[in-house]
Amino acid sequence: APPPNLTKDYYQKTCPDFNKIVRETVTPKQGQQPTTAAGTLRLFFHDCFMEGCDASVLIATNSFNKAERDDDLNESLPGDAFDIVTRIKTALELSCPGVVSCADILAQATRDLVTMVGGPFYEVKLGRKDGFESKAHKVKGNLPLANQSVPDMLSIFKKNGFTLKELVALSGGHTIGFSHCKEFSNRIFPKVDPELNAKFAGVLKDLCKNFETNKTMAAFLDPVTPGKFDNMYFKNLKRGLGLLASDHILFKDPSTRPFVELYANNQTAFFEDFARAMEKLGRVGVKGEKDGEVRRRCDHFNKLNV
Ligand code: HEM
Ligand SMILES: [Ca+2]
Ligand SMILES: [Ca+2]
Repeated sequence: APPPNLTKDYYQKTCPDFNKIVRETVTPKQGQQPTTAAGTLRLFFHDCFMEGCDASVLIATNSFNKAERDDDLNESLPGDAFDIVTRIKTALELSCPGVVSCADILAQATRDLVTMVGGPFYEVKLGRKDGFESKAHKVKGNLPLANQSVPDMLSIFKKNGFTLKELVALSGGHTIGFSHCKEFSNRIFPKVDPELNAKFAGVLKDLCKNFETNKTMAAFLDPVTPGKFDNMYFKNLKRGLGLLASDHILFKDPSTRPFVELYANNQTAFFEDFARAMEKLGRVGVKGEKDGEVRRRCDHFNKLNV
């Protein structure tokens, strides 16, 4: 089916309080659980790169289907991110039942949360429908990994219509949130990567010393301003404070370094490019009436697919 035309006012008549309900649900949640913003941004990214922005990542596994969210690559998506979507859906179902898709909820909540923690405001166009498929075995190869080269990551971004510059801008999402030790343990054990800032490496070695038994240990992706959406992530990369190998490599690789320099020196340029790239991310693979539905519950298809 051809992609639907998304519009800013899609719910103006059918759910006039949509914007308000999302905002008023997200605000207290982020206040109580400050990790919600980062978790939700990552959830949205993983949704859009798998079958498009269609809420496929929200589907729960059942006896007949192992869903995307239970693939290894998604296992670290935090409960708070799923929870915010559920809360918004519950509030919307009271006010305008059966109208707003889970895919639109995730897109709008992500924007509100990014803006709330200091990031740029951008317009979210609406009218996505929720997809009919969510398969764990399809995740591999569609999401980037922390140990990949720039060309490998680029091939995944290219499949979704993004340029190298947009890959760098979107990686700026790592200005907030956490990573578990196993994602960067090979940079500190058995030997410290000499390109990692030595003081930072010391902190990480201590934090992660028992990571194989204590799998919950996690470090801030941006150790300087972890809760604030800003361009510190890019400044960090120049100082050996990039946590993941995939972060550090953006500074090391001559093809991406100029973009890192640009964003490190100019937050306005970063915000502008990040905002445009997020609008574009929200259009990846969107579904319309023909190939999607408005789910009653975000974690279940309306019809059991057996
Ligand atoms: C460029 C390739 C990328 C790679 C290799 C990558 C990899 C990762 C890894 C390994 C983590 C840590 C997960 C954990 O241990 O819990 C992470 C976290 C995160 N990623 Fe990415 N990522 C990439 C791009 C992106 C993009 C494009 C966005 C969004 C625009 C994004 C947003 C986030 C956020 C916000 C977190 C923190 C999540 C939290 O605190 O719960 N990442 N990423
Ligand atoms: Ca999806
Ligand atoms: Ca930051």
